[in-house]
Amino acid sequence: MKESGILISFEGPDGAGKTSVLRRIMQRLTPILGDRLLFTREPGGTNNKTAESIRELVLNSSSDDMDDRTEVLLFAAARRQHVVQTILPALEDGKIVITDRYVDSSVAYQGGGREIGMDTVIDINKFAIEGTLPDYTIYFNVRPEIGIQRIKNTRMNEVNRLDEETLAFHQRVSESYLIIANDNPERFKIINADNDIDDVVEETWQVIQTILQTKL
Ligand SMILES: Nc1ncnc2c1ncn2[C@@H]1O[C@H](COP(=O)(O)OP(=O)(O)O)[C@@H](O)[C@H]1O
Ligand SMILES: Cc1cn([C@H]2C[C@H](O)[C@@H](COP(=O)(O)OP(=O)(O)O)O2)c(=O)[nH]c1=O
Repeated sequence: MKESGILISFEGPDGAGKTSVLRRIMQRLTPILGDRLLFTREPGGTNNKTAESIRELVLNSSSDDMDDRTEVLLFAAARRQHVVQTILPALEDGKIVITDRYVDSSVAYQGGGREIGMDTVIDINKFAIEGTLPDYTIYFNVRPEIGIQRIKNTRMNEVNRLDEETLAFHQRVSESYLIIANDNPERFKIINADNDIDDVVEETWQVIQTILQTKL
């Protein structure tokens, strides 16, 4: 059961710029919202030892023997822990919770990217989240080849197991996200993430302001 807060997820393919933009959005939101704001991320989560341990396991390049279905279950397990320990208590407290990735990541990456099937992954995640869906999802729409190039150019020291996948994998991820967005037009707000980072920040800020004006 979700109480009086607002849950906003940020989603997108690798290299879309989510994390960089979120950092700048948080700098603007923190002085306005103070303690009402909780920032968290997946896999893992703020103040969440168990979910962070699963993160380490599932993203580590040395987990190269991991079965695809094990991967689905681990992301869902981390999410379960994140929902009960971090997200729900904050929402019950009336907080604005912003999470860098949530359930749509599994549907796009494992359902589409790994070709397990989007519906199968949705069903598994229903067990984990028990109805806690985001109120809004801000989707960073980047062409996969641009996202991958950005990571190659600037982030080679932080590449994770999923960044290492092929362009075809990332194309399936991106196509799957667009299917989810199309199925959830009220929830999804789409940002053009091919643009220069300053423009992406401004577009995101406009969307966030509109959400907060409607909801607060
Ligand atoms: N709009 C942009 N244009 C060019 N480079 C960008 C842009 N947004 C982010 N980057 C760079 O691309 C890399 C990946 O960005 P990051 O924010 O980590 O993406 P994500 O969290 O979506 O995977 C970083 O090195 C970042 O500086
Ligand atoms: C939450 C989640 C993430 N992922 C992937 C997406 C990313 O490649 C990786 C998260 O790594 P992270 O380093 O947090 O990357 P990013 O800045 O792109 O969010 O895990 C899934 O495949 N399924 C999931 O359910």
